[in-house]
Amino acid sequence: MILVVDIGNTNIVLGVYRGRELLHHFRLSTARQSTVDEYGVLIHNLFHMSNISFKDVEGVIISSVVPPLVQVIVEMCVKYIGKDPLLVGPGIKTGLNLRYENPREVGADRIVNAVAAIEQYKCPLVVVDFGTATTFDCIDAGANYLGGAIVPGLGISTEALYQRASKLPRIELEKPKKVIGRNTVHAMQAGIIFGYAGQVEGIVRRIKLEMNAPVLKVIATGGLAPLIAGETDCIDEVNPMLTLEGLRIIYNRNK
Ligand SMILES: Nc1ncnc2c1ncn2[C@@H]1O[C@H](COP(=O)(O)OP(=O)(O)O)[C@@H](O)[C@H]1O
Ligand SMILES: CC(C)(COP(=O)(O)O)[C@@H](O)C(=O)NCCC(=O)O
Ligand SMILES: [K+]
Repeated sequence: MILVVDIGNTNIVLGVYRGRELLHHFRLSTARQSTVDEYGVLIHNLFHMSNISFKDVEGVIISSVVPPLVQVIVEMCVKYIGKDPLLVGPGIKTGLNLRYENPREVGADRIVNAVAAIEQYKCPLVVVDFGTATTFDCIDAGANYLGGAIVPGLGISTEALYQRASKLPRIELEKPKKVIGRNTVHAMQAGIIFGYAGQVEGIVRRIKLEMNAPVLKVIATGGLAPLIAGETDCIDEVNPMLTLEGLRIIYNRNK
């Protein structure tokens, strides 16, 4: 078995693979102040509840976009699982040709998503990851990673309305029945959900023009992908496990 770990700004997602099969996956909140031992207990308990054991883990791979948590999770792996994890970053073989000005700057999660998408779908393609931030990653017909766009995530956007406008409440991220809201909550939900779908359509349209690729597969992932994919036909497929798959693939390329 291998353990794959994706440390995002909101959630840490863990996956346990046997070969190509994802046996279990777990989602923790990203708690920047939690300790090595706290994560050890949490993950140990999740394993125990799933009838799996740290002893069966032959290797661990981690991608992180939260630098202060990397060392904590690495030490947790060494102390409790007894394995030195691979870290997605400089020096690791991803097989991806990065056309970013400074390849070290690209978020590890974006690299991992691109690797998984290239393996599973036909290029050219775009990956949209609805996380804390929403990222668009463009891959051309030759499987080169071109870059993309970063926009505020759905959660951040919704939170900003609540934080900055006294009379706007905190709302559920839920699709309203109509775009013309007749109360504050429905008006906010309409703006956020339908506005976000429109934003995705607009960015994808511009990407297609700039890449000169009228036919381009668009894959969505991340916690909130299904919500937006239901509101636009510019997303061809939702693949919730894309990041975990990418980590499994990169692990195997570095064995
Ligand atoms: N399975 C899910 N169902 C509904 N919402 C989810 C799910 N997973 C994550 N979310 C929400 O999606 C948002 C982004 O989470 P996630 O995709 O894990 O972001 P990140 O990769 O930045 O940590 C968060 O608000 C989270 O609560
Ligand atoms: C854009 C991100 C914040 C997305 O992170 P997430 O929403 O998955 O937590 C992350 O990929 C990141 O910090 N990237 C570095 C900047 C870049 O990719 O150019
Ligand atoms: K992510």
